Amino acid sequence: MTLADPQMPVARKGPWLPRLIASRRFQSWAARFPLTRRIARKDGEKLFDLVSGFVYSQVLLAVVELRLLPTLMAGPLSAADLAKGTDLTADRMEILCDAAVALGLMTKKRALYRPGRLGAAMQGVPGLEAMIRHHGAFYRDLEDPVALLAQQKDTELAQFWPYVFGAAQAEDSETARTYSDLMAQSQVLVAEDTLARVDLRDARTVLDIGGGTGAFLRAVGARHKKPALHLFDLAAVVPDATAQFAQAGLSQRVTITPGSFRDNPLPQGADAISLVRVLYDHADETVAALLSKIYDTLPEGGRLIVSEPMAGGENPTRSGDGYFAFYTLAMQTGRARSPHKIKQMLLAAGFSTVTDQGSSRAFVTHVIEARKHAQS
Ligand SMILES: C[S@@+](CC[C@H](N)C(=O)[O-])C[C@H]1O[C@@H](n2cnc3c(N)ncnc32)[C@H](O)[C@@H]1O
Repeated sequence: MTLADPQMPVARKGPWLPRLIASRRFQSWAARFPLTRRIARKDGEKLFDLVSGFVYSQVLLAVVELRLLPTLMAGPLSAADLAKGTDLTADRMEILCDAAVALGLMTKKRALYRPGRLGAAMQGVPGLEAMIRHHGAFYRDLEDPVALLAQQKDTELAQFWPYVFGAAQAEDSETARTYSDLMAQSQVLVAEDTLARVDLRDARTVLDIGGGTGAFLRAVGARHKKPALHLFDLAAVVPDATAQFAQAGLSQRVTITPGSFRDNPLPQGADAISLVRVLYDHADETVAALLSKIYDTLPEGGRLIVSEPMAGGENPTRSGDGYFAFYTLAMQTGRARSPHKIKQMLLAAGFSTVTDQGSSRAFVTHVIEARKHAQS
């Protein structure tokens, strides 16, 4: 059924403010009236950004694919210089670079381009370029957003993240490596923001479930001397984790257990367990089962840290609801959940104290800590 469908209920009379704003006459008046002129212009610009956002993203992709920003970090260049060694004419390169200037990725002075503030910042964000590149699959999945919402299409992202359908799908270690690399690069920021909000210095053993190649545990190890580190992830992922712990000189402190939290028992003995960007990959039933398995595994007083980008619930957010909710939709099994929803699930699993530790950058992660206390 579409909005124009005759089966839709007869139009109701909506609230007065949206009806007023939607009226052409009001819009012309608001664009001229001194007190509303600025708001009207800003809203017009915001609307245009929504309409054209997909083009901006593709400009960004072209800039990344042609490696223009790293090239410009070494010094200013003209469009003709940047075009050398690419398939683009100087003219076409100028079109791309001017768009990049308009988007804040570059600056332009006397026909020479330099990295802009955003372009320079991008160079220091681990994993950002890899993330932009892998968006090709997501972009194609979003081509028909209504079909995606109606779950009427197979998605490419589901193929990109094979483990979401179970451990058996992730047996190929080459595939596992592709997604683990992408995760590991971006996990540096997630670990930084998570450890800014929870204090693990007194933990005896931190067990990271679905810990990938171990970037979070390495960050814990680098920050705190005391805790022993334990990583649990699918068998296809752990060979890379072993190598990376060895490289970081942490082999002595880490135990790595291959396995699936769906089918295998969880390793015992940890007083702190972390789930970093794990829950949003999975359906509610899988998450509920995992949380109660973790509850049973923890000793009295033990704690669970959940860290991942979250939806806004009553107050939807651009990153949580505008991006991650659709990303997980395209993965076909998970969903972005609000802190409130996760809290409810933790309470249902038996945890007695659940604390929302908040977020430094909502698009990076949001942290919730839950404690298992003795039953009274
Ligand atoms: C989105 S990645 C997050 C990895 C890492 N925690 C991070 O933030 O970079 C999800 C991880 O969960 C692991 N995973 C998925 N299903 C699993 C299962 N059934 N048992 C154990 N690990 C699983 C994946 O192999 C992957 O490493």
